[in-house]
Amino acid sequence: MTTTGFETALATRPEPGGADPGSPGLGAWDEEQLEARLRELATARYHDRHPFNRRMHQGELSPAELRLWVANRFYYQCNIPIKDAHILAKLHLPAQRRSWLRRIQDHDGLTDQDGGLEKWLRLGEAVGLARHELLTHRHLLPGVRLAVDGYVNFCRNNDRLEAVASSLTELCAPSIMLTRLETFPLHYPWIDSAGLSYFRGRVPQGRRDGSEALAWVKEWAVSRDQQDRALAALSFKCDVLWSLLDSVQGAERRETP
Ligand SMILES: O=C(O)c1cc(C(=O)O)c2c(n1)C(=O)C(=O)c1cc(C(=O)O)[nH]c1-2
Repeated sequence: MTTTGFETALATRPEPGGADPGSPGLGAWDEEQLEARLRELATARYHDRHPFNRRMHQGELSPAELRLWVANRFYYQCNIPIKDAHILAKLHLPAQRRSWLRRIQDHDGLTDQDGGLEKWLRLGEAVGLARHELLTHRHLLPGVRLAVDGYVNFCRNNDRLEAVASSLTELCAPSIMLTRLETFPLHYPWIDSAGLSYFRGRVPQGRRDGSEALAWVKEWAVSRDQQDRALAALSFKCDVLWSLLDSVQGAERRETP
């Protein structure tokens, strides 16, 4: 990428409350150590270990349980582009904004027919949920709403480092998508495989997004305080994903769509 004077000036502008770039201070890790800690945290706390996801991947969910998950995850899907718009507004460089804008387009599409939200609606239809059931959020559980709104507000209220670091669960997302692509046809053959296209699309998108966010976090988190804040943001996001599944798991015994 050719760097313009404009970009250089903006890139070197310190973040409010942040350390000057290039002055790590005492106790700071180098980039390799920071990456290792971020990956270790993401792997240890990721929601692929949640009992609901384990049961999903082992083929133990009933159609009603799968429908409840799909309906509730739609609220997460709808809010991802909104939290990404908050992050977009915190980025100083045109190249960074161009890049982050792609994430919004991945979910919203360039037309009504080609985005992730549309693909999730098709997943809904494949498991037996009408579009209007998802679009009206009629099956949304209160705990899922709180977890997802918490994620959006976290990205709205914190700086670009914490907001971008909270997306780093995506380092683990491609692998969970591959697990679903492998296990759904085996355990849930009643789901039309065309309905799984959301998962297919997220494998390359998640790899690209995860490595981009990781590179930025390593560049921005220079001091130990910044590095600790990046880790805390990632930990918070692991809690968001975990709480979402806690709610779905807790509710399924009481009520299903
Ligand atoms: O199904 C999943 O397990 C899963 C996990 C995650 C994640 O790890 O954050 C995301 C997604 N899916 C996903 O589809 C998605 O678009 C997405 C965006 C983000 C993010 O934080 O910006 N995470 C995720």
